[in-house]
Amino acid sequence: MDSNVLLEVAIQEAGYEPGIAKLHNINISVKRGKLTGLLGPNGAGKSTALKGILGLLPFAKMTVDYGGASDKYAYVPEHPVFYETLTLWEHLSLAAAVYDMDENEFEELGRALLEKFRMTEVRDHLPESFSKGMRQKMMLMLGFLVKPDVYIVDEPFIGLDPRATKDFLELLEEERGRGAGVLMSTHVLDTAEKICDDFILISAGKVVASGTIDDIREVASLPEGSLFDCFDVLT
Ligand SMILES: Nc1ncnc2c1ncn2[C@@H]1O[C@H](COP(=O)(O)OP(=O)(O)OP(=O)(O)O)[C@@H](O)[C@H]1O
Repeated sequence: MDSNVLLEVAIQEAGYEPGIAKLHNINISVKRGKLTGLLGPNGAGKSTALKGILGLLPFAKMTVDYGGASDKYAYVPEHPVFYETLTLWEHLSLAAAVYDMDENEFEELGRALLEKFRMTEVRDHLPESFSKGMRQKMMLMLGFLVKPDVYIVDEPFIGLDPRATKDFLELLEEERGRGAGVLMSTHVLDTAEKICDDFILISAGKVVASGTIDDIREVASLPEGSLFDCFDVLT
């Protein structure tokens, strides 16, 4: 495998029950420093594909190869998951412990992330008391804390205010500068068009177009079209 490819996924068939495939023949690759956008309408199979990559599907005929990367990846789920009895800081601490981070490095990075996402004041609060956006920020902070080679992010934008979106995009840009690759599913097509290097457009569990924006435009027969226009034609 090309050493610039950090994640190579080939899904033949996958789903929630044996024999009932929700995904068919989907290939995904994430390159060093690049962002691959996984796009598609509601129910297309984006979250299912990400769950497959994480090994969370009961039925999956697929291969996942972290070839050029160490096995360090971070998954940011669409719906925040947290421990009711742990504060924000304790969640960060737990992640640091799981990833065997150096204590000083954790303190420094943890504090910087709290500041970046404007969450310093609530660091000792329980996430139960957080708004939807604050919970989403906590999930993003947990991802960024461990500095993985590959980020797998499921619809990060819903719930984030414009400032938090900007902070998130800045951090993502820094991480890509460090060489991390990102696979991100989203519906926010104008942002996706600006930030993604490669796109995989799926509908009803199948790929309808993939490649660069120009590849997508070609398949949609819209040489000047926006991603939104192409999405509209193809799905
Ligand atoms: N836990 C589940 N058990 C059984 N079927 C499921 C489950 N989760 C999703 N599905 C089905 O799998 C298909 C793909 O759903 P998925 O959640 O992957 O779509 P998505 O592209 O992420 O949609 P959205 O944009 O709405 O989040 C749908 O037909 C959905 O009904």
